[in-house]
Amino acid sequence: MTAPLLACEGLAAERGSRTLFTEIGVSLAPGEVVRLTGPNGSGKSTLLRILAGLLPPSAGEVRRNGKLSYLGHANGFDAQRSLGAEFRFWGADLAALGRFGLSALVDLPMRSLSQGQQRRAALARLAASGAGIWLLDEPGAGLDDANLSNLDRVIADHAEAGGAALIATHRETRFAESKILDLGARA
Ligand SMILES: Nc1ncnc2c1ncn2[C@@H]1O[C@H](COP(=O)(O)OP(=O)(O)OP(=O)(O)O)[C@@H](O)[C@H]1O
Repeated sequence: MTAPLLACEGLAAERGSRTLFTEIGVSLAPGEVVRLTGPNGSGKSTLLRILAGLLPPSAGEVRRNGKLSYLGHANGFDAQRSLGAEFRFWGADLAALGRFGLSALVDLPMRSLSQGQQRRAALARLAASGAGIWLLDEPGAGLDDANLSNLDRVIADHAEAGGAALIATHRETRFAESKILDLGARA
């Protein structure tokens, strides 16, 4: 059996004095896309941050096998730098901009890009990261229908190429998900 790119077991998280979840176990094999669902406040972002290594769990452990890219609600760009300079800063190949229809904007400062264009730039940077594991928090926020379809194709291609992804989203998606992890169903 192929080793998972990411696996966790017995994960628990507390925020303030509240237990958000306990006993979470999930594993992502190459080619697997898992959708993370649950109502507002159920802990989706918290779980993604724990899996990315940005927050410690209150119990359990995470095993990562290979490079990981995390995309949260914030895109993490410097507003003053141009799109091209940001890509060079992150070591991302400018060619990835083409897939998201952004090539013509390469010399513009990030602050002059629309919200949707900035999200597309973050997704282009993700696609150029070469990471096998993608942890995505509402990646389609602010995208129009055409760009949502493009995003779903990019995710499907990532899985096809042997990557894995865990994606928190409230919307219906068109990529082939192998399972759903529902934090709401556990409450
Ligand atoms: N830094 C923090 N300190 C204390 N509590 C926090 C902190 N960050 C989040 N929380 C709380 O943890 C709970 C889970 O938040 P989280 O953002 O993980 O939920 P979510 O499922 O991603 O929600 P949404 O669907 O609204 O994005 C919420 O009740 C939130 O108020």
